[in-house]
Amino acid sequence: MPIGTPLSPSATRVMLLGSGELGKEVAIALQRLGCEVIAVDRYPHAPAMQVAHRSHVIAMTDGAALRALIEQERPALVVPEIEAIATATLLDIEREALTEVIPTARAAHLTMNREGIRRLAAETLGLPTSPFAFASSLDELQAAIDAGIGYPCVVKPVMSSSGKGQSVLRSADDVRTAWDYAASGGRVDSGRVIVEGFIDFDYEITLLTVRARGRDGQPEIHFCAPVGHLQQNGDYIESWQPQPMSPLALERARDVAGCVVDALGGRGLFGVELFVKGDEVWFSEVSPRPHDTGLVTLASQTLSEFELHARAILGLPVDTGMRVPAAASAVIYGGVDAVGIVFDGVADALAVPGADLRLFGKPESFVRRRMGVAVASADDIDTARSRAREAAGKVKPREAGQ
Ligand SMILES: Nc1ncnc2c1ncn2[C@@H]1O[C@H](COP(=O)(O)OP(=O)(O)OP(=O)(O)O)[C@@H](O)[C@H]1O
Ligand SMILES: NCC(=O)N[C@@H]1O[C@H](COP(=O)([O-])[O-])[C@@H](O)[C@H]1O
Ligand SMILES: [Mg+2]
Repeated sequence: MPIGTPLSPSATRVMLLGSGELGKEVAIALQRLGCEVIAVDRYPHAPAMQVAHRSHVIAMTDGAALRALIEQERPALVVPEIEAIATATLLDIEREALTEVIPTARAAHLTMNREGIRRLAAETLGLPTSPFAFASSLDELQAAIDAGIGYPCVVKPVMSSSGKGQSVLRSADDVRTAWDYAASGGRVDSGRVIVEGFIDFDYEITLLTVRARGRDGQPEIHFCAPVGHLQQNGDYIESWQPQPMSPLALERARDVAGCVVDALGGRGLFGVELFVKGDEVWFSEVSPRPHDTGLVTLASQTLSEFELHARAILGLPVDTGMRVPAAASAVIYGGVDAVGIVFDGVADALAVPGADLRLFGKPESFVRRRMGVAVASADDIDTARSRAREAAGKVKPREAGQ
């Protein structure tokens, strides 16, 4: 599509639904390509709002409020940045051709609920996944485990992300606690959980997969080098690229990712999460948008995952190549519950060879809220990881005035 002039009648207006750290980088990438960016989230001064042309604070799970805002702004593209959106409204809006939803309203709808995407992957597409069942009560959960899922297993609210409400169960003693925790941790308390058999993987990856417009106008799939990552309590703490894989495991990973992404359709970058043991590959889940573990691409690739998303959604050519042999990212948590915090040690962090930082600018810190990330490049993965960890460790968040 041609690109207009921001803040003029010809503007190419893009609305981000969700304005966190991932959206902030997408907003910057879109602005560089001359788009007009409208950032939306549930609270003011969210990261992407700080770099957008303008912003709106609404409950994005409120369908009527979402529709009213889209009708008011009339963006060419609506770009979901989180899962917790009134996706039924997006389906209507796309059907009415009011705007285009990235990658598609159906993709946003299917992935906002673990049940939608898991049934598509395992039942419709026949992809390998962990054994799974859904439960709407404590009794149903216990029955599903007894009927074959067994222990250890993992319980997650059907609507949650970043590990919220998720726990690993080792025995029958853990079932009630897991149920209660899931009920308290879901984004929307739907009272429904997925229980998955625990996969004893060697490593896990995010395969960043781009569905872009090819030269002939037909969709084309491009893969980034696999991103390896480490999770703690269901939330990512470190990632690196490239993750070494056997040729067969890589081929299978690409087959699974290509299959899921083609089934979801549309244009954009997807984060396909996979577990790997030897040559065996299991599909876990997919984000139809940039992935947190892909923050590493800010240091590793010619075009970051955010630039790739911006290019793909605008129908522009992509290049998924790396520009350094290896890179890594390490998360910086808030460490304190406070508003308007201060970061010490930034100069020390940036003095680490090959290191860079992103401080997201979130107005409020929580002990386990991701407030920034360190990235680092090197000639090999181990050095990149230790540099990223070292740089992240030098940044010391604290309450202002302390
Ligand atoms: N069935 C499983 N077997 C083994 N480990 C698992 C299983 N399910 C989840 N995990 C572990 O927990 C992590 C988080 O799980 P999952 O990706 O489903 O949660 P999430 O809340 O959607 O996280 P995010 O939104 O950050 O991707 C996985 O990356 C993996 O390390
Ligand atoms: N795993 C999904 C993920 O990383 N999403 C990213 O976190 C933000 C929410 O952060 P918050 O919870 O600190 O507001 C989202 O807006 C998105 O950028
Ligand atoms: Mg995940």
